[in-house]
Amino acid sequence: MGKPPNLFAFQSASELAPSLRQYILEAQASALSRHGTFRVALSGGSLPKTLAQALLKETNGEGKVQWAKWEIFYADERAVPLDHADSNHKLVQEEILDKIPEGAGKPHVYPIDVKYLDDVQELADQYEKTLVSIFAQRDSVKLPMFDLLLLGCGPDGHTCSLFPGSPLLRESDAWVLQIPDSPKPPPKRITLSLPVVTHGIKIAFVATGGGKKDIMKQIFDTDEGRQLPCGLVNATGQERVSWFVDYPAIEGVSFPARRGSL
Ligand SMILES: O=C1O[C@H](COP(=O)(O)O)[C@@H](O)[C@H](O)[C@H]1O
Repeated sequence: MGKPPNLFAFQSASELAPSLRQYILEAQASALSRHGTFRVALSGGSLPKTLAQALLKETNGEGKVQWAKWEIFYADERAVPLDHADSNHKLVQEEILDKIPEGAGKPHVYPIDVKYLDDVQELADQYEKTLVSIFAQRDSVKLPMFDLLLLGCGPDGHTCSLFPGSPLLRESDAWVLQIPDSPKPPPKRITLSLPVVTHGIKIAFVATGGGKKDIMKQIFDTDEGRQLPCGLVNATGQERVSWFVDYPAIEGVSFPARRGSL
């Protein structure tokens, strides 16, 4: 077992944003020096709003978001049209993509192919093919390696659309999985598999608000919580995993947090 995940805590979501920005810019610089693009997987839920605060506010002196070099994928997506209220892509589009300043460059975004909405397995397979076309030269890699995954943590400990107790958590081969019956609506979804998530170079969770404190305590302080999807990412991603949280989200958590800094 390597080092535990990093838990960075801040007074509020807006105080968290500059440190999250710095962390993302460091991941961006390292990816660009390795292969000239920055391959990022994004979650939906509450994450895009906090991410917008980190990415869209220019601060002095610590580098720029090089949007034109970003390749954005979805860590999970709901099987709905891209303009549907439940679509993670729509959320990211409205919170972030539509607000990128003119002249700052546009990322290459990979949404789901809505031709396959009626067949969720096919939707997952097609998204996996998209990943293969980007990450795997001639099928030569076992798993895609995202430069950064930016993830949420649900109040039940789910991340992406990997829910507690799901047999999908045991998947070891497929990169993208279908969920026909998600416990959280909407029921039909696709998600990156756990091995893909934990293979990422860097993995960052963002969890804010008092509504997350019970699950944070479980994930960080209990053996049962370490078996929840977020706990499993912590265990296998080890020191590559960082959490950006606000104080209300870790109220009562014993696991040591670094407060107010990266
Ligand atoms: O359903 C989902 O929920 C999780 C967690 O959302 P949050 O609102 O509690 O932050 C999210 O990360 C995932 O992308 C989404 O599909």
